[in-house]
Amino acid sequence: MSGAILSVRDVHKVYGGVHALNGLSLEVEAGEVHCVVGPNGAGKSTFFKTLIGVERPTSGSVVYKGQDVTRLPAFRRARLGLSVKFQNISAFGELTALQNLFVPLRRNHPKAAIPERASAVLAKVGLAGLEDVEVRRLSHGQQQWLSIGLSIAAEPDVLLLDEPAAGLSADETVKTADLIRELNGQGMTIIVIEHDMAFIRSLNARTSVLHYGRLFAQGAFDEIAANADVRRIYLGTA
Ligand SMILES: Nc1ncnc2c1ncn2[C@@H]1O[C@H](COP(=O)(O)OP(=O)(O)OP(=O)(O)O)[C@@H](O)[C@H]1O
Repeated sequence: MSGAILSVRDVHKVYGGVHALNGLSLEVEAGEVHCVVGPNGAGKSTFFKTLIGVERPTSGSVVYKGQDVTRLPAFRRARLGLSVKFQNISAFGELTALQNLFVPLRRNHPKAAIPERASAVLAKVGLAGLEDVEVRRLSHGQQQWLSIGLSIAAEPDVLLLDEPAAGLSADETVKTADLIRELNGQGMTIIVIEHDMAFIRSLNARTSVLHYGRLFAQGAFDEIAANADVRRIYLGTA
């Protein structure tokens, strides 16, 4: 029908009396970087949780690679190639960068092959040569990239990034945008949920704006940035 790898269809999520998602329909195309923005309370986190399976919609469906995964728990979706990098660092601080990668690599690789594979993943996220450094000694940016490395170790088809630029320096932010473009260039579909508009601008990708739990606008970043209605909701007058 379309090139969508992941879609939500008429999803509602009600918490008590709050409609966090209110009929959200959104499609992510295979091979794209897709940014999701919106004012506070727009439903971005709820959308994210619904995609990965830590929240079930009150109604509506989530379809991944043509399969209805609405009722599938998060770990089953992960096995189908849907990976997530949360905002918080997911690595063990007392272990080295390489040791951390044993956890996600163990499932699909024999033990003897893991060190080489782990080094390759570290190189991919810009951490070559830091294999034996304890994670707590890495910079905040390096820890974030290691978290991305942990999320891509199993070579997912879709990577969801929750505020990947949070707390990063300007230089680290640029490197993170480069990393996202590089991973996408290798064929990974990447969904970015982010507050930092400068970062979204630098990604220059298709962007969806959520507002009151619905899709409010969608288009190239420049179109979104120039959209008067989008500007209005960010100023809180719509
Ligand atoms: N577990 C919950 N219980 C009750 N209400 C919730 C819960 N999670 C979210 N909400 C409400 O649902 C709405 C959407 O929240 P959500 O966190 O998805 O928005 P958001 O766009 O991620 O916001 P922010 O940018 O502030 O993180 C908000 O009104 C929020 O208060």
